[in-house]
Amino acid sequence: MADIEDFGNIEVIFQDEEDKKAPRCPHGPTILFEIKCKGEKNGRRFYACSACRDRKECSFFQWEKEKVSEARLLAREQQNLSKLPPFSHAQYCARFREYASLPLDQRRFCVDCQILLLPGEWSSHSSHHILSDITVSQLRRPSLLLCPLENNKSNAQYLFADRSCHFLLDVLFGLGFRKVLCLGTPRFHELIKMQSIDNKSDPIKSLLLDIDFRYSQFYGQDEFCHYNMFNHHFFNGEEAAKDFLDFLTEDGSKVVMVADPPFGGLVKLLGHTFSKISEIWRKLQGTESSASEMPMVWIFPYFFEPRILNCFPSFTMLDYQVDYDNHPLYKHGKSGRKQSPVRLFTNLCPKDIVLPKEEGYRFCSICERYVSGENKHCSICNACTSKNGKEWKHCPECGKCVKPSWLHCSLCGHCTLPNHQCGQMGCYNCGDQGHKRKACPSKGKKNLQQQKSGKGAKGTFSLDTNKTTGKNKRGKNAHGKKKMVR
Ligand SMILES: C[S@@+](CC[C@H](N)C(=O)[O-])C[C@H]1O[C@@H](n2cnc3c(N)ncnc32)[C@H](O)[C@@H]1O
Ligand SMILES: [Zn+2]
Ligand SMILES: [Zn+2]
Ligand SMILES: [Zn+2]
Ligand SMILES: [Zn+2]
Ligand SMILES: [Zn+2]
Ligand SMILES: [Zn+2]
Repeated sequence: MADIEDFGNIEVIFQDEEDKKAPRCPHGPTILFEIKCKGEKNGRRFYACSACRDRKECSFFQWEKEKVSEARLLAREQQNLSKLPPFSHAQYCARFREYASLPLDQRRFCVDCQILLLPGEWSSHSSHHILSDITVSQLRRPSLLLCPLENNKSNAQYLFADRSCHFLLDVLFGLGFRKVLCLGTPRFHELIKMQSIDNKSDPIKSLLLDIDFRYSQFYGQDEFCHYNMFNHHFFNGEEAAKDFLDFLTEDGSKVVMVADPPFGGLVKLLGHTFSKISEIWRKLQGTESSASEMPMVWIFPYFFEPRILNCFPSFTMLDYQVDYDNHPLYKHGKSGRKQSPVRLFTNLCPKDIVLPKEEGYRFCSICERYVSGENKHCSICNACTSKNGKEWKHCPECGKCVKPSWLHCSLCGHCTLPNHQCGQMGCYNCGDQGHKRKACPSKGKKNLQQQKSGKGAKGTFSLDTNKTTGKNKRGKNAHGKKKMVR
């Protein structure tokens, strides 16, 4: 049975075995989407890229039943090949060995091309910006050498601040994990590897899975796989998939998965991948193990809580605020830390994850978890209810705790911002005040017309369909926050 997620206008269709037969874009098998049109029982289905939310980055589009000519298939194949990294991972490893054996004054890095240069290549980069005398410690910290791909909407490479990176490592080490599967966490992977050099007697192993192939230059095939987390695709095929399985099985030590995906990515696709990994892990445990889910930490903004819990009911959202170095909104500033909306979602036992007292977190013995200092326990809800770290207040009419700045509006029938246009919020989709988006008669129609006119899938509509980040007419997301993309 197909599993369908409703994103408003567009839904994702999972078909499992059939998914393997989906046409491929440069980012691996594409995803089947369905667009619904009013009055039609069945929507129209099409394939589009799993990884790129911006059609400019990957313009793949094909109707489900569309006949594709041999010539177009060939052109597509060539296009996919042309997007492959310039070297294979094995070649990158051989280059690295040669590079590391060079004397310091011959170790150069091309900033423009983001590549470690061998002496024979210097002349072709002579007009480029070059860094020289690359030290061993620089080679151990590729996340500092490479420039983060933060402007690229699909990569959204925001790197952990040291504070958050060390906190995470200390917690997981303390809980006895000696293997970490790092999904989209290059800086965390790097920290684990560095600490293992310092702590040879009790090291932690780490395998990084990330779409940023530049990391192949620095890590062996047992340390890094070029990977797409939206469709669980290994770019290096069977060989890399085997390295991943070997990592999960080797030496029998406790493994945890830590994922920090770009948060414009579709939650349902990520949940599907993480479940798949967990299932692979479970099967590898053998029959003796009663554990049913792999230990996981999914790092994502708090306002995705309902959808993450929908994918993983066993997860808890922790109050810990994750900071990033290169994100202007979420890092420690001169004037103190701006509150980061990014949290840890995990199936680890919340009471075991001790949040730092010096940052104001405290233990709530009723909820049996650490919470932020201002998150007060509400005796009516019987929980520490704040999501954003500020003190929330209980509204008897709504029967739940709400943000302190909200007021109960009897006309709207719930708590909301005091300066909202009462009763005039109308429909997200068309602005009409007579109905809400769910009942919108033009839901889906606009997009389909755009596609028919040839603008649709290639340019106009976006698969940036996480409702909470989707911009509405007021330039705000569904939570009244300014849209945040990372
Ligand atoms: C928000 S950053 C997280 C980095 C992490 N905070 C760290 O410091 O290690 C997102 C990461 O996911 C990677 N990424 C983006 N899209 C991906 C995809 N489709 N598959 C796998 N990794 C992806 C990016 O290259 C980036 O490293
Ligand atoms: Zn693609
Ligand atoms: Zn260059
Ligand atoms: Zn509590
Ligand atoms: Zn309450
Ligand atoms: Zn209320
Ligand atoms: Zn109102």
